[in-house]
Amino acid sequence: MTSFVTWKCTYSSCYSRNFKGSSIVYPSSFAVCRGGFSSFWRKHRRSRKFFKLHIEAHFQKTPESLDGGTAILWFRNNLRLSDNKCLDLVNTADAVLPIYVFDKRSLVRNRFRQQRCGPFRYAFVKESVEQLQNNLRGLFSDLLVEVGCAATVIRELCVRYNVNHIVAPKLLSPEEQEYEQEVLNVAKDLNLNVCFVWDCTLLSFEDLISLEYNDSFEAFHSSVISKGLPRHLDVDKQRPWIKPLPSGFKPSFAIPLPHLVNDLGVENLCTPYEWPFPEPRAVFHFRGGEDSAQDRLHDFFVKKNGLQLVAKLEDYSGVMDSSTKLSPWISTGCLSARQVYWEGYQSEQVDTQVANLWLKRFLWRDFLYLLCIHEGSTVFRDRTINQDAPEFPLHQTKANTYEFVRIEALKSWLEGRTGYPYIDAHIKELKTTGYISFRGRLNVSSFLVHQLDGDWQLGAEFFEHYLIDHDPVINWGYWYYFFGKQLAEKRDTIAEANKYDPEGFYVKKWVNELVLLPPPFCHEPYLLAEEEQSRFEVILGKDYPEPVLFPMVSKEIERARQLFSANLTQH
Ligand SMILES: Cc1cc2nc3c(=O)[nH]c(=O)nc-3n(C[C@H](O)[C@H](O)[C@H](O)COP(=O)(O)OP(=O)(O)OC[C@H]3O[C@@H](n4cnc5c(N)ncnc54)[C@H](O)[C@@H]3O)c2cc1C
Repeated sequence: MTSFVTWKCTYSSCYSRNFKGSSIVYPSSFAVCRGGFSSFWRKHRRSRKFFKLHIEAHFQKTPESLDGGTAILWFRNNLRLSDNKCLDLVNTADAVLPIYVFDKRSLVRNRFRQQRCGPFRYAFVKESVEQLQNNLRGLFSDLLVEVGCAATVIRELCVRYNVNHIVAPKLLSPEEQEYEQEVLNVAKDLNLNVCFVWDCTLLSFEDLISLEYNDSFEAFHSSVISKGLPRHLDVDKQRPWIKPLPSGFKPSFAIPLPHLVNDLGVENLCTPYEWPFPEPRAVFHFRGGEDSAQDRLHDFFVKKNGLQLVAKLEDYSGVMDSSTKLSPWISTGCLSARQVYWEGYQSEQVDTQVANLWLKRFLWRDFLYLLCIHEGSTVFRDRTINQDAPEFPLHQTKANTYEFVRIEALKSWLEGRTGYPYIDAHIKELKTTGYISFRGRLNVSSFLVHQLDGDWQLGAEFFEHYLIDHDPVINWGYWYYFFGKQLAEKRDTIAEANKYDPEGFYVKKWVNELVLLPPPFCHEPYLLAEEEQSRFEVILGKDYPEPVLFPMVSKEIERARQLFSANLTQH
């Protein structure tokens, strides 16, 4: 059988393919020569027709079956057995070797000198891998877990077990594409079939790219609805099964998974919290793995009829059922988007209006994937840093006072001491637990970019390190879409804080210094007069920072004081 597909990655927004035996032949220089392809792509990138033909042709070649032989199933962000398209495909081979590779390159440092993938995410992934391994063993198979570069591991295994096919999910971030490219090179050397399967969105690849893309989520959503999508959406409900391991493979029961700190070099894992973090203030204790994912899915949608709660709670920060809290499992692929849709949208108890609103939100994922398909690696910053470059802040200079103030302001954002409790509380929650609500993410990102004049890419890198549910396409897509393209509206932090945390419970949970402050001062402590600061035991600049933004006009102080007196009379 011919090798049917090759995705090439370059640092310009492009996709190229190289079909052995295909009648459409692209000059091979497109694939190997970055400059060549980039200029070609730049010339044609405006042509939607070209783009669609190009992508569609690629996927039409995805086979339904592998026709026997031995296949490697390279698990990546699809750490589940149920409803897994890669698993369906490899089950058409005669023998299957499932593998997972911890690639240390995901731990390279970002501009904050932090590892790109942070401890929350890494520990969650490790738990998920462990559960997957146990589940595979329950099916008389196994999961070979290695540390290193996937291409090197795969090369060795292909030779040792006489492998014919490599199957893995298709990912879009530049790093992941680079890893794919390395595997493709190995496959080319050894003359193997490689298949990257699209399995990360709710809509199928064909449906997704058939939708018009023009920067507007509303237009995208309308076209989804007008086309009657998502259609033919079946979740594979049959009990998972897998073909036997290749002969000669010795199960790895006795080999423990790599240790996060000693073998993988994950930093900051135990400081200050042990994993799984016993942080009592965490809104939800996320445990990695498909079984935990299924438990939450069932608990939220079926037992709690959660979508009705979502409609009422409007994504309040720090509230467990104000949203599904499924994102870490969806991002690691412990759940497929189809399973979530099936359980949520199709749940009979839910009223259609509520379900439609929820579906609209869920479709943001697909929209951002489409954005990434169209805009390619422009969405992502080139995050490979020069290790000799000065540590962030990069351009700190006392001579330039404005720049200095700005950098101090950015630092205060990163450390959760902006003097704006609603922002500080979210940053502290994120740094302590790896999760904050969607509303929290919107507010802190808008504060960074609109109020502090910060670089959106720094924000994305910061999120990338801390988020337990980090999905490069969603995180970078969001920052790029709203701030890179300047489509986001400035958010009124104080108004949102007063609306969604009227009593200040959330901010006081994370910013303990403010525990005695009544509303509205708990959201605007800078409005306190000196003798009030002593009364409430919050001295600004000592117990809690002065605001990074500039002095309030007296009108606002007067407004807050009136609100405060009104509150006192009411109680
Ligand atoms: C700056 C920024 C960065 C973000 N980075 C990520 C990220 O790295 N990974 C991630 O999964 N989500 C990200 N989101 C989207 C969103 O904040 C989270 O998906 C959501 O808060 C997760 O909580 P939940 O599972 O309870 O979501 P729910 O509200 O219950 O939604 C269910 C699922 O729908 C999807 N979803 C919901 N809202 C969005 C959205 N706005 N965009 C895309 N998908 C959505 C998620 O998969 C989510 O799990 C980001 C949002 C912003 C503003």
